[in-house]
Amino acid sequence: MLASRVLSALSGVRYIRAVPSLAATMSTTTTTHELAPGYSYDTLAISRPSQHVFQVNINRPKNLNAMNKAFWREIREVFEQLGADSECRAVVLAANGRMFTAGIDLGEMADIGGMVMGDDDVARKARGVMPIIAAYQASFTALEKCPKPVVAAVHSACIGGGVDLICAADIRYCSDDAWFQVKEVDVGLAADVGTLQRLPKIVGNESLVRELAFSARKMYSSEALKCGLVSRIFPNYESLVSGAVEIATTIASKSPVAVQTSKAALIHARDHSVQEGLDYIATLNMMMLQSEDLRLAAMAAMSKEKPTFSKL
Ligand SMILES: CCC/C=C/C=C/C(=O)SCCNC(=O)CCNC(=O)[C@H](O)C(C)(C)COP(=O)(O)OP(=O)(O)OC[C@H]1O[C@@H](n2cnc3c(N)ncnc32)[C@H](O)[C@@H]1OP(=O)(O)O
Repeated sequence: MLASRVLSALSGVRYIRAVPSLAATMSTTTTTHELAPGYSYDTLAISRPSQHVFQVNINRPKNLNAMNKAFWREIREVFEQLGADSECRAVVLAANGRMFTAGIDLGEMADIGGMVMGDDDVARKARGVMPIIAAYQASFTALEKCPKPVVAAVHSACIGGGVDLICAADIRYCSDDAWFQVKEVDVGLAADVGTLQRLPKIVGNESLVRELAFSARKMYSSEALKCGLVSRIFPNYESLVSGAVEIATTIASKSPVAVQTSKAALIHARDHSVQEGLDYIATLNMMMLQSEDLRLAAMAAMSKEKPTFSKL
């Protein structure tokens, strides 16, 4: 069925689905919390599972959360919105339906093909494609640019663009049934929205990354834990999401100044030398050490009371 849809998309012929499959309409996992007011998206469901914690669920369960154009736009918008929302201190990224995501929406791949059709000069067509790729990249870099830590909670399949997406998160958890696939070579692409750039730094094993990227073989949860792609495995979806919300809630209880400065310093350190990283954090802390959070956290530690931090 998927193959006919892709073929029809690439050939421009409209594909009509004859019989709805039970599997495609089944939704085994859904958001259980009330939707967050002010966060209205077509492909994402946003809720607030605990104080200062927001949960972003990819919400195209009938299409196995395949990433369509609206998704690429909205995932960037929501992380920009959350980054600017002082009520938010940590984010859980999960998904509704039976899989985390089946990757890019193959029905819309024709649009990408369409960009390079025509008789125009190759350099001129290429110039037109560049900002489009940059926009796709910006969609996931938005997770990294969001100052609030992002905890990805992956269940079942995380394919292609899904791996790109979670590589931009700060913390990755998965359920026992999770599997990961750098599948781009199977659709004739070199992954260009973050996997090839971030995954080697996450797992610290170039040989493994090349094996995954060149072969598109599946990597199951136990191997993902062993290589460091995820830091915890949970027995099922419910325990996964509650584990992710629990760590996000702990993070949200800390000084937002300290947490957000730590995120900025860690991302900077990944991309720079140790000395450049030390210089960067010294410059940041010239300001941040003057924050009231330092005094509040120190007093709370002394008195063994829970500190309350103001909005950031
Ligand atoms: C510049 C661009 C940057 C981004 C690049 C990103 C690249 C990538 O993501 S590459 C990877 C692309 N994804 C795939 O190749 C996966 C394709 N899907 C599958 O292999 C299977 O569907 C899967 C193993 C995930 C699940 O198989 P299962 O038998 O359990 O379900 P299906 O009956 O196949 O699917 C159920 C319905 O979901 C639709 N669907 C699945 N994947 C996609 C997709 N990627 N795009 C669009 N739609 C998808 C599928 O057509 C079924 O729908 P329906 O026919 O209406 O029931």
